[in-house]
Amino acid sequence: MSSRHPFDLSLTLVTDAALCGERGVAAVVAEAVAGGATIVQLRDKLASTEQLLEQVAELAGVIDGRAALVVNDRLDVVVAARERGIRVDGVHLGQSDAAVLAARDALGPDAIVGLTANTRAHLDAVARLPRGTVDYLGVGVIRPTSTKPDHPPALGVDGFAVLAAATDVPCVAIGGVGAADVPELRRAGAAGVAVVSAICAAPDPRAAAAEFAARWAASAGIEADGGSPTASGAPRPAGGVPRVLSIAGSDPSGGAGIQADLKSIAAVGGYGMAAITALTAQNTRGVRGVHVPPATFLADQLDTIADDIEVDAVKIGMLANAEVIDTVAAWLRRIRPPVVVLDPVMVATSGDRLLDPDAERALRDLLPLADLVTPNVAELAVLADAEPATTWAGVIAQAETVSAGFGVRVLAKGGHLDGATAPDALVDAAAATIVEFDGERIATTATHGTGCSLSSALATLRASLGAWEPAVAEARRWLRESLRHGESLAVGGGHGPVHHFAGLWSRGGLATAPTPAEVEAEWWAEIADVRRAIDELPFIRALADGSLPRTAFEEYLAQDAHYLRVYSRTLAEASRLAPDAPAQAFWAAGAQRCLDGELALHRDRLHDLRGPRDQRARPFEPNAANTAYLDHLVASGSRGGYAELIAAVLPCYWIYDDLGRRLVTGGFGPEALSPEHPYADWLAMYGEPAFELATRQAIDTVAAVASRATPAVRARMLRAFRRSAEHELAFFAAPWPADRIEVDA
Ligand SMILES: Cc1ncc(COP(=O)(O)OP(=O)(O)O)c(N)n1
Ligand SMILES: Cc1ncsc1CCOP(=O)(O)O
Ligand SMILES: [Mg+2]
Repeated sequence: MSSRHPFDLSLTLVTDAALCGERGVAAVVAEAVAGGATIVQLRDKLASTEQLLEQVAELAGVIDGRAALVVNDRLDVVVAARERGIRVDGVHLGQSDAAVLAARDALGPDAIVGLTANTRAHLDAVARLPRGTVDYLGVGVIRPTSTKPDHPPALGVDGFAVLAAATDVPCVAIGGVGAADVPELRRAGAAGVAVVSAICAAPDPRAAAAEFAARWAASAGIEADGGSPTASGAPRPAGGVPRVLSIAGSDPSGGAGIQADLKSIAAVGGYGMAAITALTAQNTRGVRGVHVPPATFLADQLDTIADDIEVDAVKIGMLANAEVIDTVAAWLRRIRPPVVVLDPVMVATSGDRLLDPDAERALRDLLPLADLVTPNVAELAVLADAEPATTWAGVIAQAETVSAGFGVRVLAKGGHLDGATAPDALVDAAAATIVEFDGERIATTATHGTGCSLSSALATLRASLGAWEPAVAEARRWLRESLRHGESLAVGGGHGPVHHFAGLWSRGGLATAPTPAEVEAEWWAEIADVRRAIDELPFIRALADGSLPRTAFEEYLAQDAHYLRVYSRTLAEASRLAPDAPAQAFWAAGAQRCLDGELALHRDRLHDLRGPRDQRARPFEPNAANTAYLDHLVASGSRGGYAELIAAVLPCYWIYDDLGRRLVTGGFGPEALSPEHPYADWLAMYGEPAFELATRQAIDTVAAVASRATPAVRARMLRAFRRSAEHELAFFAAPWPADRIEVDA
């Protein structure tokens, strides 16, 4: 605030005769000043000059120096009032009202001269004025308000903060401001707030003003920081845990709707409440039915909450029809919660429109009442009146159109586009800003309720962090962690829910199941020493450079043929034990492949190498390593069932695939690629794409089971897997006696 003036800008009451009603403007002003209003701005667009002069005289008497008195628009009235000896402190002028230079000239250096500013160009113009011309800027609207139907696009608190930071003239926030906004506006750099309806229309104007004043005083000292840290390190709002209301539909399967919202709000540190707009009958595979209770009952739920509880943030989800939407809109206009996030649920994943044309129209009217909308690609296209965007640039362009058209901030979401990344962007046409957030796409089927969860987490985090950018960054971090662990919950056979508490549980010491990707990485690392030892075996080195003696290779193939015959049976057993048809089919196909492809090739090669007579002459004996390995496979199935059996069969896929590919592609040196290599065609079999694909499926199948298993079962699976890897090492070592290794039974 300018040090020239002793004026306190913290709470301006802007008068409105209609809202003051029968009580009269003077009575409301008297109460408001008693409650703590520091400036009274007489604003009456309908009064004549004479009527305004009478009102100025009356208000000056009522205020009696306990607050400053200014007049809206009418410099001439202020000059005339002063000529009559009435104490009036200054004028508030808009961009199209009298010039501020003229006002300063007419009223002198000690008067208050306020000016409306809501764009960068306005600030630039103020900066060109002589210093001290303007005492404060009225910056708004913070959110849409019916009190001033011709208001400019809403800035939101963030837009206000951007402007306030760009000028050294004190900024007063105006437009749709309620008492609950005070801390965050003060944190955003406000020198004060200016309100009409929140005081003029209040049943008790003194109490209303007192609440503003108390909140202003309570938030002293928070201007520069981001809120006090909580024990866990995350900032929390000045008022403590944010109370967040979800207005949405019910999903009895718990992954979406209010159930997801309540979990999300709790997971990111809020107190969740829910007013139910509709009941659905759904699971992870789809929606079977919707029941919409009367909108009057929704109104009852909303009013009952607001009558008792201060709502710090609202998340709006499924709104079934136009009546429900109008009910929510009317409630928002009356209560004016400080944070409103609207997830415009309009288009199903299938592409079907969920709202009838009337409801879509009503939803468009709701948009300007929100601080942030979070449409998916299809919903964004409906709001932008365009075809769904297919590129990220297209999504951003549509988000700009929607943001400008509806005067609302948009979170553009790239999750439904194709591509390796899943970007989001905060698009604010009023502030002319686009903030992008990027990150790898998370491969998971657990995507049910992602939009609900993100929007409710955003509402909560916006209330506690005080600004959108950090709220989006933190909500994304949390959601990505929840997505990564969703499959471990094993809920439903369709698209399962995200694991809302994954981060919380692991930080709190509760066992959180690893994701399949984590299982894969952990298990591969677990056998790193065995893999290294296999690479260093003289047998493998000689196989790679083609110097392996024929007798050793022959012995190896004979052992391998026997191994594969029994291995095929263990895969058939895995197929028998498999819990679902895809897994059953996969293991059965593996068993078949062993017999048809690999066994046949080995028989042919053995035939080539030895000749049929030779083969008959030398009866086959499985070596000790082979027998031990096969015993382990059979025992794993009979002792540990499906989970342990598939863990035990995995190294045969994985190690051969890795080794085969490196042998073929020269991973062991250029000799491996030589056309003269005596075993080239045999090696090529393990480098084939079909084998690579089968290996990928085997890893995914086993990792998914391990990720969902209890910790004890997962540990047994890992033991069986490691033991098989050790048997692989012994198996490779066996053909050359010098290499032989024994594995404990
Ligand atoms: C404190 C404060 N800020 C802004 C305004 C709006 O003034 P203006 O833009 O001239 O619009 P009208 O109020 O005249 O319609 C204000 N009155 N007070
Ligand atoms: C006069 C004015 N100028 C910008 S918004 C506004 C009215 C604010 O009224 P309310 O506090 O009821 O939203
Ligand atoms: Mg004006």
